[in-house]
Amino acid sequence: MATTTGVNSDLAKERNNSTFDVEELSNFIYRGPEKVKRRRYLHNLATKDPFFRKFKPWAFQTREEQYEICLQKHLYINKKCKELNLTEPVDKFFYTEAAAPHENSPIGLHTVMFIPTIEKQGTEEQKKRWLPLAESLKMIGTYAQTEMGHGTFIRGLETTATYDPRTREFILNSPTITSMKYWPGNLGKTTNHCLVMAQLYTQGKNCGIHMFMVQIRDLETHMPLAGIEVGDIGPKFGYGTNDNGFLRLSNVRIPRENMLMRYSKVLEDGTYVKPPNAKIAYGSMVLVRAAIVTDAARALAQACVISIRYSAVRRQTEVSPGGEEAQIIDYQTQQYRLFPLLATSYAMYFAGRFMYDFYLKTTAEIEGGNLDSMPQLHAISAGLKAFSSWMCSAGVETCRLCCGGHGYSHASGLPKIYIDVVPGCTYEGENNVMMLQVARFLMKMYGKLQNGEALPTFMQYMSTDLNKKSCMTEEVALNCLVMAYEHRAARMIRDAAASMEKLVQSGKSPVEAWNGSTVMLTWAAIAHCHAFVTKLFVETVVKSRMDSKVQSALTSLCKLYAVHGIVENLGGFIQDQFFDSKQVKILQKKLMQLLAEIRPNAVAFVDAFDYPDEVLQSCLGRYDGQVYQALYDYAKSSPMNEKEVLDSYYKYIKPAQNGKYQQYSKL
Ligand SMILES: CCCCCCCCCCCCCCCCCCCCCC(=O)SCCNC(=O)CCNC(=O)[C@H](O)C(C)(C)COP(=O)(O)OP(=O)(O)OC[C@H]1O[C@@H](n2cnc3c(N)ncnc32)[C@H](O)[C@@H]1OP(=O)(O)O
Ligand SMILES: Cc1cc2nc3c(=O)[nH]c(=O)nc-3n(C[C@H](O)[C@H](O)[C@H](O)COP(=O)(O)OP(=O)(O)OC[C@H]3O[C@@H](n4cnc5c(N)ncnc54)[C@H](O)[C@@H]3O)c2cc1C
Repeated sequence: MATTTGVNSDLAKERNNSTFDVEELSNFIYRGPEKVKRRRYLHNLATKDPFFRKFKPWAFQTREEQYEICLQKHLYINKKCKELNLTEPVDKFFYTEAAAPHENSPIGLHTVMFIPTIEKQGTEEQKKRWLPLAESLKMIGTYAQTEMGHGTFIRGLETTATYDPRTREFILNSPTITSMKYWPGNLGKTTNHCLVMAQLYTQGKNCGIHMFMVQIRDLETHMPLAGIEVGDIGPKFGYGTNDNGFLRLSNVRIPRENMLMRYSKVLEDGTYVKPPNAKIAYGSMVLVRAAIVTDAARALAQACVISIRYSAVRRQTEVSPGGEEAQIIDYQTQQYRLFPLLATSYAMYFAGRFMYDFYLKTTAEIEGGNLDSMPQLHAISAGLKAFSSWMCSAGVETCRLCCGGHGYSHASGLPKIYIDVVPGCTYEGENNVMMLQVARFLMKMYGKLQNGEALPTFMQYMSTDLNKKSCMTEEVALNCLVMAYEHRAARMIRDAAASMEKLVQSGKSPVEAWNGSTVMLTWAAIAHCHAFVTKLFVETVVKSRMDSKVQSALTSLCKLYAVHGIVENLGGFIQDQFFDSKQVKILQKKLMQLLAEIRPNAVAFVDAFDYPDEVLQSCLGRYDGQVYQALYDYAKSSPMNEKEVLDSYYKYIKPAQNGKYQQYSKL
């Protein structure tokens, strides 16, 4: 019988039975005790601030309220960050995730893309002119790239910016319906400026897509300016807090100085000066792709906290007649669905950590004028963005299903997490398209390999001998697991290249050969990302310094990640008899052993993520496990229960019971 106060006894037992100190693992995840302390401090600042608690819960808000409440919260966050002098992106991120969890900011694009684009693509003069205005919110902007007709193929954008040397202005136009900007976040009602991606025309020539600063609303009245038609695109699958917008431009004139000119330039007479690399203008997308990896990991981690704690508390079905009902976490099928996701959330966290460091290092090089690593940064960020958002979105949905009926309620907190994470598969580059960008890079690397040229370190596995068989023994060593992933990826890369070559030999053009091989290319790219993430996880647990008990537990989790990935994708690993049937049996058996090994530590693993209840906002994922009382309280708080008898009873049910349906015929 569950108690209704204190910590639920099952959950308390779980915490007593774990083999390691949770605090030690938190220290490892967040890079040291000082950082854990800082993160807790920032979470506390937000969760203890009465301002954030004065609003009704998100799930009970209308769309208009979601927008308005979220706007208030984020303007307050902005003010507090300044007051508290929180300048580091990571600090702001922790404060914000606790202040408005999974409620996407109506000024988010201003922070995540508008300001960084000015910083990275603007000249010194432009930065001086715009950044103080943007920092003080006099200028609120967004990143307006996607159009109704084109999101993926950005070279096909139709918005035009034509230079007029007589007035030294650009004239911006949306010449067709499909050319209107459509989807940019915060564009509909919030922003007064935007960075518009448009085809540049000067001296009669098209010079490709470039960024232009366009004021769209009056700074005093907030009314749209002449030549501007702008609005909200309406309700979506989620993102109700965001006014994703549309924008039509008709002969809007802006000064020459409003083109972002750090790299490309248009001189006063209209002469065009090329950038050192045409793709340098894609930099803001790379930044957000890099950030999405941690964002996706965080979503899955929170979903695991909720579903694993709940699985420890929830009891269902007597295992033997008349016996005690089992904790659902003890069902092997439940473990098989949840524990690999727990392992995935750790894998993605470490991938996100790597991505953050790699992004900072590479962009510093780019800023210093060395563009050599741009292709690698593009391939790694596109691949990890796609791989993490796919895995984590699907994982959150599985976590929800693992909570049974209660998972379907907003009380679980899981739907909110899902609708926040899943657009990450689409925005900032649709995932299949991103994987094909990775494949393009892999094919280039394959060409280099064929020519005997040197490969970047993370691609060196491609030179592996594909005739070699797996070294896997009963021990299931980590290095044999990594080798398996690298073998599969190397073979799939070779197979995709061979498919293209065959098509070319049969008379197809290189483009047709590419199009005829994109499924195989995507397989190769996914296998590459899977190998990359697995190796990173293995290296993290093997090479990092940490408490020995934590290391031992984390090694099991890492092994589970790798073994599960193989068992679930067996075809790709046995197609060339890399594993024989005996080895497959070893892996399947190991998988079951690992589930049992991780079982006593499952709750400790999720506790280590250290998310306060206020961040999880879940009746099922509460630290104290008092889920039933919380569900009851949640139900009682539903606005539907404010009146015992709703007006609709008198208006519709009662007349229907009396056989009076006239009101329907009046419609
Ligand atoms: C650091 C971490 C910090 C963490 C700390 C905490 C921070 C807190 C943060 C908080 C969390 C935030 C998360 C949630 C918020 C999100 C809000 C929602 C935002 C949503 C906003 C949007 O949604 S905004 C629109 C995005 N819209 C796209 O994303 C279009 C996709 N479409 C393309 O991106 C191009 O269309 C596509 C396909 C490349 C083809 O481009 P294309 O046609 O021009 O090029 P081709 O394919 O012909 O390729 C020709 C050669 O260019 C090379 N190349 C291409 N791109 C390159 C590149 N970027 N860099 C280098 N090289 C590149 C390629 O590799 C080829 O190289 P090569 O020739 O050598 O093979
Ligand atoms: C919540 C949200 C917020 C957004 N915020 C912004 C924003 O702030 N600013 C902004 O500019 N944009 C924004 N976007 C737009 C977003 O960036 C685009 O929707 C995204 O880049 C995908 O482009 P698309 O919609 O044109 O998809 P499409 O390209 O039309 O995709 C449809 C299908 O076609 C396939 N496909 C397309 N091209 C290829 C190809 N070459 N090869 C193989 N398959 C292909 C895709 O894989 C997909 O399955 C946002 C979108 C969402 C959902």
